[in-house]
Amino acid sequence: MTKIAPIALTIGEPGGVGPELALKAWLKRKEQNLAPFCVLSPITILTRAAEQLGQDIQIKVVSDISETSRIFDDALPVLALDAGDSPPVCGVASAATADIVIESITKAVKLCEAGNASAVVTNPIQKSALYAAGFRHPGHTEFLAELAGPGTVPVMMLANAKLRVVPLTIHIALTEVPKQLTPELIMEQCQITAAALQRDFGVEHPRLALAGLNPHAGEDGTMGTEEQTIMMPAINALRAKGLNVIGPMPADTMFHDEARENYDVALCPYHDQALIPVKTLDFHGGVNVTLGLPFIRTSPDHGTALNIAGKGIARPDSLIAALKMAAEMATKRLATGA
Ligand SMILES: NC(=O)C1=CN([C@@H]2O[C@H](COP(=O)(O)OP(=O)(O)OC[C@H]3O[C@@H](n4cnc5c(N)ncnc54)[C@H](O)[C@@H]3O)[C@@H](O)[C@H]2O)C=CC1
Ligand SMILES: NCC(=O)COP(=O)(O)O
Repeated sequence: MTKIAPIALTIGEPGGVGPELALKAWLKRKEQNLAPFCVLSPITILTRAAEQLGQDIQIKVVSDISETSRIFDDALPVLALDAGDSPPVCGVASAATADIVIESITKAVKLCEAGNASAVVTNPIQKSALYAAGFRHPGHTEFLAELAGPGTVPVMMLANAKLRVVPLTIHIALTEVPKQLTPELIMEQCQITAAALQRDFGVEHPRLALAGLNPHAGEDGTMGTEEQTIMMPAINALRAKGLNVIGPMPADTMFHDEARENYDVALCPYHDQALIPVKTLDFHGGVNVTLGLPFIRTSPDHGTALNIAGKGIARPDSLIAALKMAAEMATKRLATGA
């Protein structure tokens, strides 16, 4: 069987749990049967994290990501960055390391675009630290879409074994949500999601469930009218295109065990409506995957966890799930030519 190219793993916020998770995932490479990955980072960040973990971990700088597969069994491959070393303080996010964080992401994307990496897997970034350094994207999702080029519409999907969710709006204030929720936005996000479920997740006939914005999905317009004026027109237009969409559904009753059997993905008007159920059902098994990009990108569902960084107690499960999902997507695309 043809093997996929190595996965490019970004370092994320150096003061957060990313470096520790990269090491812990590599330590579990055999037990978890992980596809080879290479970390894009100054090596010192990883050697210091290994010292903190008290583990004798072989870390090897590679000059080209193609060396990854050859050494992965014996050492954690690291591709150095142009950004110089700027020692992070564990548990403290700093604008001083923003150049490392950003170069790690941009380099990973370039490797994918050149066909030298099969996927980008990102460690969590501390958004506020990057904003302080002048980064003007709300998060990875929007930044990756810009790197991918004009016309790219990214869709954030979080998935674990129990639930898939898409927040239709992402990192915006709640007051902005009704203003940004339009039939066009809903239709675009639903269509990209349905196509991705077919292409990458083996869901031949995706069933989409749209959560209402208001309590009780508006209770026939008595508790808000967006369901009638914005959501129903989008649903009708999507159905006319042949998509299987149900809703708008009262959001409080669509996530219990029996309700989740009725759909393959829930699309929700705002961030917390989507992310609370998925993180509550399985925090450590969750993966954040960006749909609609010309390359594969996954990430753990959690953040930088500054409160536990450097303590050796961060769980690598979600990063491992992200690495596995990326490898599965890449393998499927390679096999099917999709
Ligand atoms: N993909 C990304 O880059 C993401 C970045 N973030 C960023 O992370 C920062 C912190 O966000 P928070 O809301 O505090 O969420 P968080 O996920 O970093 O932490 C929430 C709680 O979960 C715990 N936790 C997180 N990951 C863990 C792990 N691997 N093992 C054990 N416990 C873990 C933390 O210790 C904390 O108690 C923010 O700047 C946020 O924007 C948040 C989500 C995703
Ligand atoms: N709450 C999800 C999150 O913050 C992930 O954002 P992104 O950095 O993957 O865009």
